Amino acid sequence: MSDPLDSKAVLDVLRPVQDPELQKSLVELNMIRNVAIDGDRVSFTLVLTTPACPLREFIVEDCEKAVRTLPGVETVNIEVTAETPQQKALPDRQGIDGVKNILAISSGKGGVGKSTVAVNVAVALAQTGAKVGLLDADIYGPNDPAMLGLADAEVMVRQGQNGDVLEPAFNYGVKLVSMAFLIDKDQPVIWRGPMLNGVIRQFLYQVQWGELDYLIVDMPPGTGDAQLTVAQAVPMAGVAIVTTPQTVALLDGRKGLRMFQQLNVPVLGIVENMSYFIPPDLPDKQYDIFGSGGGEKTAEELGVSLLGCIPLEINLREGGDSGVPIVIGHPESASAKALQEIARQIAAKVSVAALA
Ligand SMILES: Nc1ncnc2c1ncn2[C@@H]1O[C@H](COP(=O)(O)OP(=O)(O)OP(=O)(O)O)[C@@H](O)[C@H]1O
Repeated sequence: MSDPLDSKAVLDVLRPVQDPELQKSLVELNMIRNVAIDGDRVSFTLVLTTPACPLREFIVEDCEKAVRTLPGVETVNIEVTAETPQQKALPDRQGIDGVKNILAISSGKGGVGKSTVAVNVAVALAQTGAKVGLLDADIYGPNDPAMLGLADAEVMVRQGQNGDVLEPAFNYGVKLVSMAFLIDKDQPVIWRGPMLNGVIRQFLYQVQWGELDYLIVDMPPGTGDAQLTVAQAVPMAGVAIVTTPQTVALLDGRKGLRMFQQLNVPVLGIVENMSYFIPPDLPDKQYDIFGSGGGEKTAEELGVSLLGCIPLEINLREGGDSGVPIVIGHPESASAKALQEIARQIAAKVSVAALA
């Protein structure tokens, strides 16, 4: 005997259908809504982020094919609509007490300078007088502590009103939590067996963040579970996507951007890193090592802002290695100025969005 035709059966059969670009389930991405059954007729709404989605026809076809595998289905009616992130409701998301704005810095691909941007933007915001926290969500390759001069920091777990809470480390005006503080150490049970999802939720909710204007989440590269966990747990003020001018990094960045749009997180814009190289001994020269204008072109194509372009600079890498962020160590350098301007743009966009 076959299962009854109900909306659960329809969602179950649609669950393996993926967004071809994000390679994530349409059901998981909340793109399938209003499933209705009327006799042998199944109808539902497919919600896209943009009506001009280039993959629209493929997605519709895949959905129809999947639903037709259910016994008893004669007609499949799919209404395709588009919804901007602002229009979407924010169900089930729980803010963090005392934290005003939660932002993410993400990238489609590893090694494009995402942590460098996250750390320097955090410090630059703190330099303007804001209260700032940084959550290193790169659970398996955490390097924010080293970049923030906190490689040897010890963090404390305290008894809070609602269970144990972690006290963040602090440097250059920024509070930091990272898995780097907790691995290879004898920690209480709550931090053991770190399922990624659970650890990230603990980093959000079981940390004594106190009053913060900005909590910046440094995501691991890619479009994985950490992004899903954070975006589905807390209401986010926005995300900045870091890319380099190379085509592959740009393509991957584009994928990351779409994922956040789909998850209802406003995309604040793109940061292009390693945009050009100025030789220290020839400061009037500029070399576009990885090509030029990629970030600008992608931002334009996708209808998002270019938040800034950061040059390739030896001081920037050295600052990361030595734990003195360039906005502290060499505030006059071209890359520090670019990072300060990016921080300013991010703050401006967040306050404009908050007024909307
Ligand atoms: N504009 C730049 N100029 C010089 N060096 C840079 C620049 N941006 C990043 N780097 C260096 O490149 C390396 C990778 O940067 P970073 O760790 O920030 O990248 P990531 O995208 O966070 O990497 P991961 O994928 O490991 O998370 C670091 O050594 C960093 O100091």
